[in-house]
Amino acid sequence: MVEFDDSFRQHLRELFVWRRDVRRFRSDPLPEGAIDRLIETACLSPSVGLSQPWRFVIVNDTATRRAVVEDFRTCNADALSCYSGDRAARYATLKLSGLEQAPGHLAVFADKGSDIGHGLGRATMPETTEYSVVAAITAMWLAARAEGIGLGWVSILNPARMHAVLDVPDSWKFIAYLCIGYPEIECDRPELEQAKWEQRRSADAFTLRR
Ligand SMILES: Cc1cc2c(cc1C)N(C[C@H](O)[C@H](O)[C@H](O)COP(=O)(O)O)c1[nH]c(=O)[nH]c(=O)c1N2
Repeated sequence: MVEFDDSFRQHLRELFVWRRDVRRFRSDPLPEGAIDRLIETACLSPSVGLSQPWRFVIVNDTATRRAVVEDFRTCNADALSCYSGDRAARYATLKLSGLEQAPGHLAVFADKGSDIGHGLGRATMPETTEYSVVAAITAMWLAARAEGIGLGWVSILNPARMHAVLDVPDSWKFIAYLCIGYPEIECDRPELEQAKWEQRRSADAFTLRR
């Protein structure tokens, strides 16, 4: 049996505190096999009915990456136009992806058409397929930080465009585009908090007791 002691728990807590969404990457390449290793860890995650619906696309092709950057620019400009006044001015200053610097690009999809798991747990909540993929991304996020590697989730993208650009099966639903690389800085506070976009609230703010 494996036991985890207090010292491990303390370190684990530090891992949660120091995990960040990273948008500013150093140019150093990732070690050989780093992304494959992160994917292997992600595959240990829980999934509804053991359906393992996560699908990963490692994006190395320059033209494909360029198409993703272009789509981000379009979607980010659209997003900016939805704000006005001070909020728009503040949005315009935010750095919301490290697509152009990150040495690693990884797209993540949920396979809605797979029979793996035989539908267990999904009859009343088909969205548990997507939830399972998000659980895997979270595991990868933490595993990356444990290796000193930063991960940034980019959702300011058009899912249909991602589908076309990455040429994946119709049954795959776009979940995330991840930038992976060594962070320029380490911080224990979210960048959006530092930029005064939003602040973290205590757990009490989100907890009901019945
Ligand atoms: C589903 C989803 C989607 C996105 C994000 C996260 C998640 C969970 N985040 C990162 C997000 O802004 C960040 O997690 C919070 O600001 C909290 O910061 P830390 O992750 O604690 O550093 C994010 N960040 C960003 O700069 N561009 C983006 O498109 C997105 N999209």
